[in-house]
Amino acid sequence: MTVTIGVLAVQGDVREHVAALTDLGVAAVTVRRPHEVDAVDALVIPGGESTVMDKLVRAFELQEPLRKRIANGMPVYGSCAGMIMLADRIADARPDQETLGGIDMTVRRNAFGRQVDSFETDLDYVGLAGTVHAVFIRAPWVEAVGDGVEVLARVSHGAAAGRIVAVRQGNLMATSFHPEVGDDRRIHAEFVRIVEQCR
Ligand SMILES: NC(=O)CC[C@H](N)C(=O)O
Repeated sequence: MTVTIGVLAVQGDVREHVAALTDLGVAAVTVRRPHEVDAVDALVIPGGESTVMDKLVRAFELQEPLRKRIANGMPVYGSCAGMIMLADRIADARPDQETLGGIDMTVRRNAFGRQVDSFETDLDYVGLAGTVHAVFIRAPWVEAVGDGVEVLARVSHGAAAGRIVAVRQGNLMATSFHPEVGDDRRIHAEFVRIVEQCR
């Protein structure tokens, strides 16, 4: 049986992730209502704006069901704002900003600064041969991780060299960058592998 992966569809670049998953032969569906949370094997949280996404997640009564499934081991991949949603801590959160949590890490929003709001760079990524061309759009970086978190990628050069931009903890995976942009599907494939392993 193929896996069904949901894409959280309250805000952000939902369509691109559905397309990336579909390219990999996965059944991809949007998740917008509480009952839809239970209908998927795994979830992708797209990029967008984490403060808005958090508000909508709470307004649509998705926070509790999502936290429950994360606690029960559902695989989740978060990109950019989705990474922020999976962080246990935000360094510079808005006063009322909450996350779903799950990954023992502290993220800093818009960390790369104004001059380089958006940039692209090639990264080494644990488990993948060659480099990954990574697109960053007002991206967070991971400022600190707990012992259970595996670092999958860091920026390799420039002012932000050494900054953590991809992590995994158990069934949760997060990247600061946007692999749904472009046609390299290896990052989504890595997530699908996690999903298949845990079935
Ligand atoms: N591309 C993105 O997802 C940007 C994230 C956004 N800066 C935030 O704080 O949520």
